[in-house]
Amino acid sequence: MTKVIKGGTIVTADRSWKADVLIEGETIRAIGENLSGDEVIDASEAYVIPGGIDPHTHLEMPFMGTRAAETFTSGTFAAAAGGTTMLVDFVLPGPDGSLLNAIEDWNGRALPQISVDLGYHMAITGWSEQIHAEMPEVVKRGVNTFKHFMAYKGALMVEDDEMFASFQRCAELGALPLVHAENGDLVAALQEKYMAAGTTGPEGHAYSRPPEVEGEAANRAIMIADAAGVPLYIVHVSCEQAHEAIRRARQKGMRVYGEPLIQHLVLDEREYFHADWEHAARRVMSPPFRDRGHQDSLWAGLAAGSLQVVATDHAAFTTEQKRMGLKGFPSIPNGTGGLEDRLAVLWSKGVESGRLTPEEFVAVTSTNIAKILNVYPRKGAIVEGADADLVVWDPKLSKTITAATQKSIIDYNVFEGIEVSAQPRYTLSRGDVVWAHGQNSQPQPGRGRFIPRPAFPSAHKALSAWKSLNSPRRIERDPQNIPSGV
Ligand SMILES: NC(=O)NCCC(=O)O
Ligand SMILES: [Zn+2]
Repeated sequence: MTKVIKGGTIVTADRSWKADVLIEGETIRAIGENLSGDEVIDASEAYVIPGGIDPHTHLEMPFMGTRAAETFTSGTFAAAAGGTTMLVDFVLPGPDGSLLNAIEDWNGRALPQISVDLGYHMAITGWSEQIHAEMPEVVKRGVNTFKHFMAYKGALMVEDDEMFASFQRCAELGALPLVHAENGDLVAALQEKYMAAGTTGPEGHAYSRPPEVEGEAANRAIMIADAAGVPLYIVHVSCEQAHEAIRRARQKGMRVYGEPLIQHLVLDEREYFHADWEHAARRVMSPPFRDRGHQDSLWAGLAAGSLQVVATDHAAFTTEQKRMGLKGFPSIPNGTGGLEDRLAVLWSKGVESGRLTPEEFVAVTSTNIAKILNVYPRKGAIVEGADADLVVWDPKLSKTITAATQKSIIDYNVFEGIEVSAQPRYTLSRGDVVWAHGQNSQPQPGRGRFIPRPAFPSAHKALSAWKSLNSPRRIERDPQNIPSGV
């Protein structure tokens, strides 16, 4: 059984051209003119792009005394509706501290539910012999990324020595450390200060997490990664201070990557000062939304290449769950949604406005992260032999974003009312149509697959070679040149 996507303009990270795409089973078989197949998918007056990869989701995450309400079923269907064909979810170890048991837990819940493909990042929330011993097996199972929370003191936060130990282990294993860069000690102190002063509403969330706490942590993580000799990926970069640290590191040849979120690119801190408590609380996430100057910095970073990926950090809690923080902002579950809207909002606010080219749009929504996570060109590419994860992207299919019609099961949408000019006409995951606009598509639980990612991406290999050439050497001294008497 073959399918041919006909009449579209293919857009990849490096060029755009008119061609058809022939799919056989799950794979792209040919790219060229006048191709034919058993079934035709119409791409006339549309673009054909690689399926989006969202490398930052927290579906069903247990967090802050509750569990994120977006399920793997609803989340992956929302992803398909928005043109995302792979997501990478964060696995959190449970009370027994075992990384391997945590993977089993995630497999048991996620795999029967997913409509599109899935990868995992593993969270390192402390340091022990057991974690050290289990990390190689985690990597063997296709999880080549380890996330470190520098915030959430008393819960997920790791100390510098723990982070250094884990980064060194990542260097040995060919894995990539990720960090949530916010100084958790400062956040805790500022939360206490604002609560004591009577600032208990969601605006206190923004006050207690200023850009300085993010900039400090980003700089610290970069230096720790450099000392450990490992590349570093900084999730949800929201401000100029963190971006500046990344730019500076990259300028020095360090392998550091930065990921802004679509929310930080388009929503600003005024959301936290909204008169309606629920409106403001629904937008509480960490880091918080920033002002226009920070947004401009993030957009510039995407165009300049100092920031490489746009993600969502989809951690969606219902309004009812947000009400856990009515008495004080520190108890509002942190997280927002975006999985369904990432591509459409980025296209409308980025490409339509001239901030990004269509090719840059593809780079930051799929290709760059596929390379960073070592799953390219199976994912993030339109080449023969790649998985047929493809989106027929219709630049004339406009809509107004609203919770009333979304596939996400959350009762609101932080992008409510935003007009988008483009959407998927079709989304294909490994050759299957998982979303067809206006055709009553349904979730297909269990058809998605776990995608293992091998260790030692090429940037890691290069850095290892460089570090071993320049590593400290022991100096053999003539005993006569060593003073005696100590
Ligand atoms: N970002 C956020 O507020 N919630 C999800 C957990 C995290 O990534 O920090
Ligand atoms: Zn985070």
